[in-house]
Amino acid sequence: MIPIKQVNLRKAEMRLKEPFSTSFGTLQDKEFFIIEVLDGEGNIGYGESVAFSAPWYTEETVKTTFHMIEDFLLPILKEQPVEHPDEVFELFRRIKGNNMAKAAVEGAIWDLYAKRKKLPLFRVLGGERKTIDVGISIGLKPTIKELLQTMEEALEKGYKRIKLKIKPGADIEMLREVREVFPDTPIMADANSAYTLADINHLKQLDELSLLMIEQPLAHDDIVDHAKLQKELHTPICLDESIRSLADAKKAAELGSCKVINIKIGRVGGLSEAKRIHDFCKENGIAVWCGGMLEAGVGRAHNIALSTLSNFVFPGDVSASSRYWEKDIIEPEVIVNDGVIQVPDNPGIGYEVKCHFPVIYSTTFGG
Ligand SMILES: O=C(O)CCC(=O)C1=CC=C[C@@H](O)[C@@H]1C(=O)O
Ligand SMILES: [Mg+2]
Repeated sequence: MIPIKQVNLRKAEMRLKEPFSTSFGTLQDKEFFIIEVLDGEGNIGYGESVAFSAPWYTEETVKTTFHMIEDFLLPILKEQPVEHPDEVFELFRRIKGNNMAKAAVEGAIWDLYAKRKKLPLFRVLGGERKTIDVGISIGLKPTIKELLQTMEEALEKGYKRIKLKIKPGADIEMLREVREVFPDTPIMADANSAYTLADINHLKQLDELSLLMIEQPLAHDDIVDHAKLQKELHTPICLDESIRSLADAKKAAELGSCKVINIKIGRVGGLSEAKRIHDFCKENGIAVWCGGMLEAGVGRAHNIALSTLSNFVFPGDVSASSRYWEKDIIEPEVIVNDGVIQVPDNPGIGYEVKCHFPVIYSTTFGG
């Protein structure tokens, strides 16, 4: 049994060094929770919630996360102790949706489990890599000049793949200009659901741009239209928002809706489901990579551990701490050298957490 004695929720607020703009808005101040799960023997497992303050990426928000964790998820865990973190996902199944809240709690339990075993989290997950290749996600910029300059800086820092945000009015022409300056750079585009099937002829122009893939061009909850689009496009489609579970991944594979899946731990309800999606994709010839939610150090550390699994074949959006924050909440911070992160070998997530944000909720477990 994993003997949980206490759970604390710390409310964090951190300002991104630069605003991050996508087809649905701009974010600079990030609110989130750090979940601490204590075993009473000096071990603390850490999780980070990734829902944003407003429901523009998925329907979850910082407030719904708190409500779910306090009123539903922790009471379930109190009722039913677990032997292994995989059981947490099954226990939470009776709560519909709310994957980001579930993932934050489950992630902390995975970390605690690994620390109690004195093993790095990536090993416990079955990861193999000692280093992971990383890419960078660049938000929409006011001018092409700023975009090109940001790309130049990213390439100088060694990032191995650049993801550019696009939206109607800032897409094909912009990408053409980018391609002229960077003809051979591995580039992909993310539309965050900004198009519909009516744009099919417009989207076909992507094929002349040699993109690695186009991420989530159509509706956030669609799998069927993406299959129609993929049949018309040579550029591989990568699904992000549409894949919230293994069941979704299976449907996408059956319909041919994508060739790549961006796995985000929060979007799919935790590490156990993320691993199942990874394993399914590996067996079915779908490549995966690890997406990001502008995480602070704890969430980033979880993403690094997940990225060590063998079918994470494209560099992920798991950039350096310093790309986002003046000061991260882990020590050492995540460092990228030549586009590579060294996976830490210490127990659990492998980084020291230095998080002094206030505890806004704490509960003890009996027994
Ligand atoms: O964490 C990162 O660096 C990736 C950021 C990123 O591209 C995204 C984060 C959150 C929502 C979206 O805008 C976007 C994505 O869709 O992947
Ligand atoms: Mg995306």
